[in-house]
Order: sequence, then C-alpha cells, then structure tokens
Amino acid sequence: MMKLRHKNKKPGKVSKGYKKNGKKATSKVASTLQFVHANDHASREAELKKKRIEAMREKQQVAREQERHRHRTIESYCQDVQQRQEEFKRKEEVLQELNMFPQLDDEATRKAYYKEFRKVVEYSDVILEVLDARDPLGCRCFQMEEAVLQAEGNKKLVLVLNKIDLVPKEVIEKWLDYLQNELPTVAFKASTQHQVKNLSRCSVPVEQASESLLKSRACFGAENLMRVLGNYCRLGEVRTHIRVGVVGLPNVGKSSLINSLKRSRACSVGAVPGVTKFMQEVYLDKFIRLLDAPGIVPGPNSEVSNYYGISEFQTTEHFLTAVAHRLGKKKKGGIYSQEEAAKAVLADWVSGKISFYTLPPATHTLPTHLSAEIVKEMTEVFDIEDTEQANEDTMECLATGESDELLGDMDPLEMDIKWLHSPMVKIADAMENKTTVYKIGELTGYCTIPNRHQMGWAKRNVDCYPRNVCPVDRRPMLQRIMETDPLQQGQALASALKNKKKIQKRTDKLASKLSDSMMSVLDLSGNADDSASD
Ligand SMILES: Nc1nc2c(ncn2[C@@H]2O[C@H](COP(=O)(O)OP(=O)(O)OP(=O)(O)O)[C@@H](O)[C@H]2O)c(=O)[nH]1
Repeated sequence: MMKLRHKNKKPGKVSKGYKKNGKKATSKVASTLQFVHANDHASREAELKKKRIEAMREKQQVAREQERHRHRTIESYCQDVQQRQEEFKRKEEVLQELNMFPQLDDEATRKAYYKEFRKVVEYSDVILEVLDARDPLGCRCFQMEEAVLQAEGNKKLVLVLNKIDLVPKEVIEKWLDYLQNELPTVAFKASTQHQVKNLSRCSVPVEQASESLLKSRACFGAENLMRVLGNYCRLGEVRTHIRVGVVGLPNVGKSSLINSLKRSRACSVGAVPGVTKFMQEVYLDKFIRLLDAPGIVPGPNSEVSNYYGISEFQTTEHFLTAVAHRLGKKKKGGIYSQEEAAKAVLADWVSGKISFYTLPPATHTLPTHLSAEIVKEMTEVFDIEDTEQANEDTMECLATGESDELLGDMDPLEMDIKWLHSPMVKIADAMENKTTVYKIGELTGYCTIPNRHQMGWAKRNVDCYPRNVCPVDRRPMLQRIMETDPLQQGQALASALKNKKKIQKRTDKLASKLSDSMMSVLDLSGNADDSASD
C-alpha cells in the first residue's frame, strides 16, 4: 500500500500538512471523505423532498380540477366558455378598431382608453355620442354603440351632430333625417369661446339660426339637448338624477359640448387630438351629471388636397411632403417635415378650415346592432317628435336669417346676458377694466388695455367708436326666468341675483368715482377763484 501511495510521488516529499509517517494525513482524508459524503446525502435528500412536494402539488391540483368538474354541469361549462369567447371577441374588435388610429399605437394607451370608456359606459344612464357633422358616419363607432346597448342597466343612446356651423344647412337636414331613422339626434354647435366663465349660449333654435349667426362663437342647440335630457329625467313619476356619458372620437367636440352646457371651462379643449385622457365628471345641475371620456384618433383625410392646391400625389407621404413644401415646414438640414405638415393638416381640419363633408347614403338600412324595437324605445323616452320640430325650427331660422335681427351684431358673450346689463355697468366696466370706449351723451370713457375675458367684445366696440349706448332697461326679468327650462331656473335665478349684486357694487363704485371727480373739479375751481382773488 505504502509503495502504491508513493508511486507517483517523488521520494522523501510529502504533501503540505502531512507528516512523514502519514498518520495525521490518513485521518484528515477520512474526515474529508465523510464530510463530502454527508453533503452529497443532504443535497440528494433535499432534491427528493422537492420532487415529492412538486408531485404532491400536481396531485392536489388534479384533484381540485376533478372536484370542480364534478360540480360543473356540461351546460354551465359551455356557457362559461361561450361567455369568455364573446368577451374576448368583443375586446379584440374594439382593440382592432383602435389599431386603425396611429396615435394609439402603444398597447398601454389603447388599454387605458378601453378602461376609461368602460367606466363611462358603466356609470352612465344616457350616452351622448358626439359626431362631427362634416362626416357623421366616418366618426360613428358601431362597436361602441353595441357595447352601450349590451351593457347592464338599459342605457340610452342619443346622437349629437356637432360642428353644424361647418356644413351647409341642407346637408345638416339630410343627416338629421338619416340619423333619426336610428337614434334620437340633436343638432348642436358648441361654444368656441376661450374665456373661462360665462360661455354664451344662443337660445335661438339651431334650425332658425342663420349661417352667419352660427359662425359666431356662441353655442347653439343647448336648450334642445337640455330638453331631451330633461324629458328623460322626468320619464317616471319621480324626477330622477341621471349621469350622462359623452363619448366619441377625439376632437369631435366632447369637451366643448360639456363646457357649453355648463357654460364654463370645466374641461380642457384643444385642436390637438387626445386632450382628454381620463374620465371626468361635471355637475350640470341638480339632476344631471356629465362624464367626459377620452377619444380615439382617426387618420388624416386625403380629400384635403384641393385646399392645399396639390393636384397629384401617389401616397400619403408624397402628399405630406408637398404640403410641407407649400407651408415651408422644414427640418434641420432643409428636409421637408412630413410630421409638421401632418400636424398642420389635422389642425386645419379640426378648426374647420378644410371644407369637406359627406352626404348620407341614399337608402337607409338599420345596422345589425339596432333593432326596430330599440329604435322605437329610444324615440319614445326622449319624446323625439318634439326634437324633430326643434331641429326643423333651427334650420328654418338658419335659412331666413331672422335671428340676425333678433341679436343684431352683438357679441355672443353679451347676447344671452344682455338683459342683466345696464349702461351704467358698461361705463363702470370701461373705467375699471380699461377695455373700450363708451360715450353716453357728454360723458366719454377712454380705455386702452383690453381685459382678457372681453377681448373680442372690446375689439368690436372699439371698431364702432364713437358708439352711443342707449339707456335700455335691462334689469333681470322674473318672467324671462320663469320661461326658461325648469332645469335651468335655479341657475338663472342665482345668476340674476349675483349679477344684481355686481351691478349694485359697480354702480356704487361709479357713483363715488363721479362724485370724487366732481369734488375735485369744484376744488380746482375754488383754488382758481382763490388765486384769481389773490
Ligand atoms: N367650428 C366648431 N368648432 C368646434 C365645435 N366644437 C368643438 N370645436 C373645436 O374642435 C376642437 C376640439 O374640441 P374638443 O372639445 O377639445 O374635442 P374633444 O372631443 O373633447 O377632444 P379630445 O379631448 O381630444 O377627445 C377645438 O378646437 C374646438 O374649439 C363646433 O361646434 N364648431
């Protein structure tokens, strides 16, 4: 053995730590072997234990599955599978539709939109689908309508034909005829004013408003829409509180519509798609709450080439390069920027500069998701015959231009609240805000810096200078308040009271200013007399 052990080693040399007689070395090797052996054993044990646990878990899972199957009938199983399949299909369809829109190319945004949309549908009793009057079918979303009709709670759908100021009257009429075959439809023009409060609303029905009047920044059709919603609130014996979801593609004017109904800037508005990102709730009055939803983004329209004077192009990219060339939109290095051109085209489309609209199809067929029964029910609950009449009246006025006389060339902001203003207030305004020039008899107020909220109005008045303000009695009239929609009477009274207080305050201020100036004039003359006598 010793011979063997030393066979491969140089004679006289031993490994480090080993004594020449080999005693200590032998015992150390033995303990090391024992240690390795124990380690091997422990790891094998652990491995076996792990395997046993895994096998046990698998067995438990199989047993649980078997138990579940035992309790589940074939019918319920099939139902469950079908339900899951339908849900999946619905989600796929909505996502596919959203896929068409370039701005929503990232999955997270699409999912976030879908989630917000489901929330709006879930919480609402009535859904207003806002359509751009220039291309109502192009921005109608059947999947969305289907989802609303399938949702629990017998939700109601109303179409709002917005931006009617951008389309000829005859075309709006045709669209109203067409859409009303399916769902209650209200013609609307949202306020496009920029101020924060007191957004003007014209009470002239849309059908009676002349095209030039519609071009003003005031809102049209709000009363009709409020009446339709009010009819729904009053449907039962007790007047109910309702939540109204406002949905539609981006930039169709959802937020503008809400602001116009609220008459203040409750939601952000912008000519860039995707301004609204999350659901937002706005209290309209005691009975109605509005829910603003984010929209989805349509691709640019190739029909706009005439507007830019581009005669021929092969692809969208060629078109955009030609637009960039026309508009002088260049990137660094002098390359024409397609992105900038695309933004400009979209901005022109949204702001209504591109003249484009579609006509309704000659014949009408009900889409698959709407049955004759649904059409009848929707028509009945909103008392649609009245709405049709109101739409017709608006169109009538639009054609005759009657309302121009009614409103004169006043600023939209002033139109609706003119009866609350007095000439004294205007002079006080002028002196206080330095906005415009007023002349009443011998009195003239000269103003230079326009107030932010009165910019447009002031400009008009300055253009007409010198302008005489007639002393018309425009105190708040109870009769007028009583004639407004009952839903609005509370607000009208509150605002009348507020305005009365404001008028009083301003009149007092003006009176004290006038008396001050008179005193100083008297003072001056007194001094002059004094100096003369000196
Ligand atoms: N001419 C005209 N412009 C309108 C009308 N309604 C809205 N607009 C304009 O259309 C643009 C988009 O309006 P928004 O109210 O922001 O549209 P939105 O649907 O809320 O848009 P997102 O928040 O992006 O979904 C704004 O520039 C509005 O001033 C309208 O009736 N007539």
